[in-house]
Amino acid sequence: MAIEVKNIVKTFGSFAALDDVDLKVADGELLALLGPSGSGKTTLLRIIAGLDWPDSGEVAIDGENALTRGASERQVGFVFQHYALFRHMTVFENVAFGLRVQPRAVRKDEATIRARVKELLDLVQLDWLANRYPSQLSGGQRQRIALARALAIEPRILLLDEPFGALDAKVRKELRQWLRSLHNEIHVTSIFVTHDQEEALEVANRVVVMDKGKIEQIGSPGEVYDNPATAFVHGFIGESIVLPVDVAGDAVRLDGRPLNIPALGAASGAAKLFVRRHDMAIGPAGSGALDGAIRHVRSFGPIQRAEVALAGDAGKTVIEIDAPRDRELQAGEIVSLQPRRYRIFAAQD
Ligand SMILES: Nc1ncnc2c1ncn2[C@@H]1O[C@H](COP(=O)(O)OP(=O)(O)OP(=O)(O)O)[C@@H](O)[C@H]1O
Repeated sequence: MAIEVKNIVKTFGSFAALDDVDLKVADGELLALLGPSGSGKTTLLRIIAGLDWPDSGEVAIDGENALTRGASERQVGFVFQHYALFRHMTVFENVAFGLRVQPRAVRKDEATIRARVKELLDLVQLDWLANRYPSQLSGGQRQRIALARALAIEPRILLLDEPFGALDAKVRKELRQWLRSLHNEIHVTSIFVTHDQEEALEVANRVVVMDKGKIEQIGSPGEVYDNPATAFVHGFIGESIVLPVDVAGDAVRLDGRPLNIPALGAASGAAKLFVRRHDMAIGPAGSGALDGAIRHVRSFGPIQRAEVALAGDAGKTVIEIDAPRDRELQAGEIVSLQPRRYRIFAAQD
C-alpha cells in the first residue's frame, strides 16, 4: 500500500516537532526513519498510524485521505520498542488476539484462526514456543512474537518504532537480518523508526534522515552514505572528521595554509571539510595535504585507529583516522594525511 505525506506540520505548544514534511512511500517498501532523539521520527510514525493528528498537511494511504480515519480503520500493524504482549496469555493466544476481537461480521471461525496463528508462528520461526508465556521468552523472541501478532490482522501497513531498541547488540544484529528476510517474504509496506544508522543502512530499501522536524535527505543506503546531501547527514551517518576550512575559488585552506585539494564547487567563504575516518590516507611526512604526529594507536580487528595531532596550531587539532593494518603505525611517528574522498559544506549548513 503506497503512503503519501504532504506538508505535515505538527507543533507542541510553540515547538515544531514536524516542520513541513513531505514523504512518499512506495507499495512494498521497507523504509527507515533515521535521526537523533527528538528529530520527529515517532511523531511522524504516529501521524501515519492515526494515533496522532497533524496541525496541517495531508496523509494518503493508497491514494485515499487517511486523516478522516482512525487507527483501526487504517489497518495498520504496530510493533513498539517495549513488548506489548499480554502477560497472562500464551504466545499462541497473544498472536490470536487480534483475530478473536475482530467484529463478528468478519471474524474467522476457530479452525481458521488456529491455522492462521500456526502459519504466523512458522513465519517468525517460533512455532515451538506456542504454549509459553511472554515471561518465558527472551527479548528477541518477544519482539518476533509482537511482530507475528501485528501481522495477524493482515495489516496494509506495518509500523515499527525502535523495535529492537531494548535488545543487546548481538540480538539486534540477528533480528535486523531476520526482519530483512521476513520483509522479502511478505512485502508489506513497512516503516521503521531507528536512531541507529547501522540498523537503518542494513535493513531498509530507503532511508529518510531527519533532524529537528525536517527531512534532510531521502535515499538508498548507498546514496545517503556516499553522497550525503547536507553537513548534518555527513556528520550523522558514518564517522566523520570535520575540519574548519576557508574556500577561496578552487583553493581550500586550513588555518591559513593551503591544503592542495580542490574545493569541489563549494562556495567561497568559511566552510567545513568532512572526511570519513577510513577515507583519510596516511603516508610518510610531506606526502599529503595535512602533516601531523601520531599520538596514540589502538588496533582492533582489521583496522588500527590512530589519533593524529595536526601540525600548525600547536597540536591542538587532534583527529582520529582508521587505517588498514598492512603496516603497524607507531605513536610519535610524523605522518602526512590525504583525504581520498571528502565533501565541503558551507559553515552555516
Ligand atoms: N505529546 C507531546 N507533547 C510535547 N512535546 C512532544 C510530545 N511528543 C513529542 N514531543 C516533542 O517533539 C519532538 C519530537 O519527538 P519525537 O518523539 O517525534 O522524536 P523522535 O525523533 O522519535 O525521538 P526519540 O528517538 O527520542 O524517540 C521532541 O522534542 C519531543 O519532546
